[in-house]
Amino acid sequence: MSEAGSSPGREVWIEKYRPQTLGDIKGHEDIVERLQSYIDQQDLPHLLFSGPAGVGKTTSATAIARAVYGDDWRGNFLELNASDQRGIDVVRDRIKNFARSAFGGYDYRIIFLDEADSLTSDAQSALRRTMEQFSDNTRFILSCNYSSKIIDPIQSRCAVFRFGPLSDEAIEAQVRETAAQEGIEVSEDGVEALVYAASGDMRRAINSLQAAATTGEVVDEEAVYRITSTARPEEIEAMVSTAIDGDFLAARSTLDTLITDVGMAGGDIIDQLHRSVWDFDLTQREAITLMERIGEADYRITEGANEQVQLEALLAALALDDA
Ligand SMILES: Nc1ncnc2c1ncn2[C@@H]1O[C@H](COP(=O)(O)OP(=O)(O)OP(=O)(O)O)[C@@H](O)[C@H]1O
Repeated sequence: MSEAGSSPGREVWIEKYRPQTLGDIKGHEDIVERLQSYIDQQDLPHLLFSGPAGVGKTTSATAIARAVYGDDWRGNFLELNASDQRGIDVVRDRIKNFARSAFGGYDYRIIFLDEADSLTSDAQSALRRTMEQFSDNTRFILSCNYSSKIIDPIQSRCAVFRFGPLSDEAIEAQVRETAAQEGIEVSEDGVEALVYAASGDMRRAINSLQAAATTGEVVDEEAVYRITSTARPEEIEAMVSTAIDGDFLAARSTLDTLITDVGMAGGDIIDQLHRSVWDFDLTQREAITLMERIGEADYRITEGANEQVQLEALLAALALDDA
């Protein structure tokens, strides 16, 4: 076991190492700077954070609350999930109760509403009215994956921040920092694999590091690819090149291995293919054909088509194109 093994506690590292201040957040420099200036000027508007999972939206909201309220932040910050199965009315009741309750000397309290894009337009209209009703003493921070799913009247009342996937450098920095704090040894190829498998998602990077570290051995690329069920970029490239060379059966057999042995989901293979197209050693024409096929398969899989059939069809089309 690692040094951390002496007091493992089973604490989840994404919580243990969640940045507490805006300054500790990796990447998103321009966003952090703008948020910090709201705090410095003591002028926080309603905020809308949009972006993929695990990139720091919730973390930024809690860091703001810590900056505004110091040690009192928990009492002045309410975190709710809009997709609460008990319905939007329960969410609204909790907002109302919180917004009406006593303050302890602060001008406003902060309500963080996660997954705001899971609300129907009607529910969002109701939320907008609630926001207006309490805008004197409440600031809302809404978080969503797609800002386009948020109705205009809400968007126009918020300062909108788009959190993109984190850069490889940001992920790498956090992985190295966390490993050092836990006394975990990670090889260089292990760091590279963690960054690759995370694909911009810091939560995934840190969870993978923690999972790989439980073996007690050096975290290397082997361990990372196994634990994250990620194919090595070379395996994906080999599958594509054999298809383009016209050897459909060999390409299909690699695909089988990825699905059965590596345990990958079809959607993840599409994702990896998409990320790697321009890294492969392909002519421009081949890369474009591959992009087209990926687009088609992605669409069909999203619409509910069988993943393996779609991926095999993609490889078959590549093999035929070359024939
Ligand atoms: N930019 C970042 N810098 C450092 N750590 C980060 C960053 N973003 C995320 N993390 C780590 O990942 C964990 C999850 O991040 P967070 O809860 O902020 O994600 P999110 O963007 O709100 O995702 P979701 O939409 O799934 O709620 C954090 O607890 C933290 O450990």
